[in-house]
Amino acid sequence: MAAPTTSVLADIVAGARADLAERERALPLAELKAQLPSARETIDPRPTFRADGVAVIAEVKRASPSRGTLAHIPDPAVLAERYEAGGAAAISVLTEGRRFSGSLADLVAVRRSVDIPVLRKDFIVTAYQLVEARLNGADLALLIVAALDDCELVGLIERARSLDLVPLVEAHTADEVRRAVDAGADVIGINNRDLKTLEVDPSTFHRLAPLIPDGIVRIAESGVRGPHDVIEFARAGADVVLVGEALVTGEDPRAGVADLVAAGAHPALQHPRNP
Ligand SMILES: O=C(O)c1ccccc1NCC(=O)[C@H](O)[C@H](O)COP(=O)(O)O
Repeated sequence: MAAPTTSVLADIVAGARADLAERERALPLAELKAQLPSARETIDPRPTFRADGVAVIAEVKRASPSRGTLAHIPDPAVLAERYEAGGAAAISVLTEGRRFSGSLADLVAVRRSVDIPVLRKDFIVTAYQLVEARLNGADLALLIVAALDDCELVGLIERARSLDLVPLVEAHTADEVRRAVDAGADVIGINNRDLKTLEVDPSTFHRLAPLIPDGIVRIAESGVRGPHDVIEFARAGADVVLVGEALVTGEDPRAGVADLVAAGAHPALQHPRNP
């Protein structure tokens, strides 16, 4: 049984499950799996995430429950190319349709346009969605601890890896960080946004990052508005920042990413793990 969820997250997960049921009716899991390629074709983002400096994951985000419509993105491939030109380490693509106006078609378009890893950012609660992620070009898949019980979390981490996907396991509380670590995650995102209330509090990352053992990639998600935030998250131990709204609403996505990458690469920023 799934862990109890409330409010916004519960609504989004319920919507995702309804859409999923429709897709599964049209194409059952066994038939979807039959389309999987035999050879490994994904790109492992972890070496880049662990390299010096703070890596930037730039997000294709059209809309959100907290902000409504954010940006008109006629061609996500063009946006992703600009992010890559600015130095992004990976692209996050929101594929949820009801609240974020995303789609698997966006994922496919982005995959075709860039050579860097691509994250399927969605509300993944079944293996079916992981197979879809793999088939549509993702290298990473988001797993939100608050939407899963321990058994589901461990099972989906294992299933993701068996599909050559890197699971990005997202937490928002100390208990969720502990559950992510116990489940064997090696890439953990701390979302500064509470998915039950939608409030963003950057101190969340500062508070929870020390609970993530060394060797696990630490990603600060949500609430990065500019270079200053990258520096603050780097000082708190971030290897990576994941940025959506500030980039899609900014004037120039390439320059926006480049400014964040430059802030994260500043020589004065010594990583607390490698002083
Ligand atoms: O963005 C939302 O309003 C939201 C609401 C409910 C669940 C998830 C939500 N966003 C997904 C994300 O985590 C962000 O898109 C991502 O971290 C980037 O955040 P930001 O840079 O603040 O746009």
